[in-house]
Amino acid sequence: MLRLAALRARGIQTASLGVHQVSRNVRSLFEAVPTESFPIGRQWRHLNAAAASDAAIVDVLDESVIDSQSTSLSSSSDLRPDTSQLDAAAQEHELGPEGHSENLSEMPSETPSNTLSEIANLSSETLMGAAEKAAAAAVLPKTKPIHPKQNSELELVCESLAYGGAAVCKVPETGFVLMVNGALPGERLLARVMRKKRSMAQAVKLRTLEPPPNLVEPPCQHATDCGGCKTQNWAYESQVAEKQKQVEELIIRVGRFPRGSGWMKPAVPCEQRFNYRNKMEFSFGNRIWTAVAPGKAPRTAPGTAKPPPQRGTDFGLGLHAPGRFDKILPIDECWLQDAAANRVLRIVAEWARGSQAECPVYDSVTHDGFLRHLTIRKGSDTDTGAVRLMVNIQTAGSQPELLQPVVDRLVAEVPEVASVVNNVNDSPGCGSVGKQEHLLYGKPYIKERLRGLEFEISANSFFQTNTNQAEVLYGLVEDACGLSGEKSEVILDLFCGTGTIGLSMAHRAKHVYGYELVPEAVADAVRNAERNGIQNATFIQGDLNKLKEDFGRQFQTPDVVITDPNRPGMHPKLLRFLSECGARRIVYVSCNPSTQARDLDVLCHGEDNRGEGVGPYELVSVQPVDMFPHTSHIESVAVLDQRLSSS
Ligand SMILES: C[S@@+](CC[C@H](N)C(=O)[O-])C[C@H]1O[C@@H](n2cnc3c(N)ncnc32)[C@H](O)[C@@H]1O
Repeated sequence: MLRLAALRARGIQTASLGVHQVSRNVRSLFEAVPTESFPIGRQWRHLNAAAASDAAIVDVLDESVIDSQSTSLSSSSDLRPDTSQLDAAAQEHELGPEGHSENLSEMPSETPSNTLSEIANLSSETLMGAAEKAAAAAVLPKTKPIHPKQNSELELVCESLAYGGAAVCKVPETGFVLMVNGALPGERLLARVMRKKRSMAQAVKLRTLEPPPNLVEPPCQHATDCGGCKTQNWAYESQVAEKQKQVEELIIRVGRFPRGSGWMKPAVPCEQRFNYRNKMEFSFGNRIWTAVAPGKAPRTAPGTAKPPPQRGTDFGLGLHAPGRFDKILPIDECWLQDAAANRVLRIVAEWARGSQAECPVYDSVTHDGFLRHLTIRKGSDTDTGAVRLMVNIQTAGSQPELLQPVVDRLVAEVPEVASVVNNVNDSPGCGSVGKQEHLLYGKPYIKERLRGLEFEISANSFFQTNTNQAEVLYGLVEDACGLSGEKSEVILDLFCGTGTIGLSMAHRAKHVYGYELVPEAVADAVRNAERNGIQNATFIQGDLNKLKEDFGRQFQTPDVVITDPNRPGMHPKLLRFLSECGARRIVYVSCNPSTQARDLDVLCHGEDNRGEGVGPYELVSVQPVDMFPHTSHIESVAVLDQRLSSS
């Protein structure tokens, strides 16, 4: 107590450990709101209103929000909380371990003692109607939340990690939420408030005052600077336990399923903790990011959390600095990829550094230059299991002859290199998919074995990035389907990519129908079926966000549906189709448990009676699967059975 008083006398507020249910809800909202091409139609609004109101649980800390909450949920932008406050975190996630192409993200929140839990226990619907507003008001603080002063320094304790990896800390007197990057649960830290928002703020960690339990020595020298591995310095068991909590809380808070009713299964850890990724994307850059010195806040422009952009003429090949599209953290060894891939990385960096006169790096601000990205994919010799690599150098212009010296070096020095391609991408965006491809060495694909089948992987085709854990995931999905084994059931594999999940089950099914947006992936799926002698699989190209009238007539009535959407989850029309399709089981694989939770709510509680109603399906189980140790990514497999009464 004396210590506390002393700190307060010095103007330092403290935050304590405590309830953290609310914390996940803000993040949930972010995840629940579509960021891609969903129309802003009535149904979509409706579906998101409930998810959005989870953020209202946090927003209620600000009275001014309450009145508008029930009426303002009228467009997707209304449903979006202040995304600006999360820009950095969101961008950081978007950049992920692959630089540009993978996503990650976060959010969160305690209040004073029981007030927070009361607020947290207000369901979303409670905040939607007039009577409910009164109920909410009864437990809400009458005063405006006490925002900590911008630039004030606070002593905080990290309560938990929000889904996405940001540390959730709260001011004890008010429950005001502070999101801090780079802290772990149980850590006591000094932080500076950077950017205030309606009901939360971003803070930057200045220093650790007391380390969290279960710290470990990270093998990677970049572990705490690189946005990819946020928790490499934390015991793996703690990482998995935290991910398990995140999924469970999202299913309870956003999906409105009762706690402790047996549906939550223990998270499946990943056996291989390092070198597990079969694909890494690095970027060339001329603005090098140097980590902030310990104990110093980053150099910031007044009123923002972002350092002002710096121009420079440095050279770097590595990963994007957290939250930065323009700055590169040079990497010469990434512990997530294979040792042979690290040799490729070093050779390409060495060559490029010495070739800046002919092959300057692409400048993401001025859009001048040539070298953009380096993607290294790992497959295997499907007879011997030996590592085979595909090297893809993305450039802004089409001059493949300029790359010949590095191709020659790679082939001579790295025997695992089986293919080198050059993708040309002259668009100003950060995307790494080329419009044109030059084959510089070997074949335009590598191969990989998965679930006993052989797959061809080309430079831009989707393939699960952790092959060994994909074996585990697909095994779980196959078990979850509960096939009779008599080849009597029709499987509908939605968002099928190159068909890997459905094809791996075709030998036990009557017929597999795969549905996918990307034409190249559909072509790969057809080729993969032929290559493996599978004749009972049909792949259909189409947009599952824009269902056509004849959608249900494009395949036989499914007995089992496997759905594996990307992060925004499923469109309301697709959810409606699934609700009415009559499949006895739905296996929902997701890389975003918050949108999964939102969709489960619709399928299990009905479109109109979220949380309370009885929908066409019932939740059997939810099981997190860790595909990406040390990162904030988590995969989750949910199993739904058709309710007997509605069959
Ligand atoms: C998470 S991946 C799953 C791929 C596959 N199930 C697997 O395990 O390899 C999601 C897939 O959904 C596809 N997709 C994204 N949006 C889509 C849409 N609107 N309609 C159909 N497919 C879509 C993507 O191209 C991607 O292949």
